[in-house]
Amino acid sequence: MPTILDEIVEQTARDLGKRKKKISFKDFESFECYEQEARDFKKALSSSPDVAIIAEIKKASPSKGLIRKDFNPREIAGQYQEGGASAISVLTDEPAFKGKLEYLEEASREVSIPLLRKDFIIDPYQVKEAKAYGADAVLLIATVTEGQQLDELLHAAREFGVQALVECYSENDLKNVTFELVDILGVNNRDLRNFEVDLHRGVELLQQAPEGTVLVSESGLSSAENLKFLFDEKIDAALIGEYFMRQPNPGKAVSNMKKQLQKLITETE
Ligand SMILES: O=C(O)c1ccccc1NCC(=O)[C@H](O)[C@H](O)COP(=O)(O)O
Repeated sequence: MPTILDEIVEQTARDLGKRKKKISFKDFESFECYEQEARDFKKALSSSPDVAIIAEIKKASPSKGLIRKDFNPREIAGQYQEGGASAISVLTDEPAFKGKLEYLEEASREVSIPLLRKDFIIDPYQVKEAKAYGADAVLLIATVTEGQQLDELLHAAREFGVQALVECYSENDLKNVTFELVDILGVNNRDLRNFEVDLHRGVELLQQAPEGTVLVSESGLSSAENLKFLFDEKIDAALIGEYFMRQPNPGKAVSNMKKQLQKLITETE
């Protein structure tokens, strides 16, 4: 049975054809952000003394529908930076997440911390597009881009000057990753067949990566206790969307979570 991911990727492939007719591959080079020097996403994640937070700008999701009505991506990006997020993830997929590439561009003008384009990338066109709209990194999902296609996208990322966070869902995905080309690995804790979240399974998979890989736990995280668990398991970063987006001031929620994490770490030292 097809998963939600299969459906989203099919839709992405259909939309891509239309987008390519509107803006050519070459056209991206004239975008203002294209010339912008990339901010170092990997360094931002690996230099946090505890667990780096990648705070996500996420208006809606297939599992939860509309998450935030009062949605101003530029303001949220500013709040996230002020709250101490190490990086920001911006969902740009429109059909399933009500995202927009323009949200990425707006965030890029507002903040100095690195930005991740979170989308369903299957073609080098989308990697160059990400750069043109202000991304410093792109998410590449191993499940949807196995073997050679994933390597091709990783090479495209290098060519266009963006870093790549490779996301896996399973042990089988991990087997298909060429780790010589990958230095940031994410595992999505959400099972896409039933949307259930399992942090422990996610951490077990992350710990199979070669030493030196920057490790990111993604999805279903909502508390300082979750982050403390990641800290104890030597995970570098956490990608958090829904929890922050449901708070009145998402940036304050980041800062509170960081303070609570520090408290939990001090208590057990
Ligand atoms: O969020 C979903 O429902 C979803 C469904 C299918 C594919 C991807 C999905 N989410 C993308 C993400 O990976 C999350 O937005 C991200 O990891 C943050 O997760 P959360 O903190 O649970 O919002």
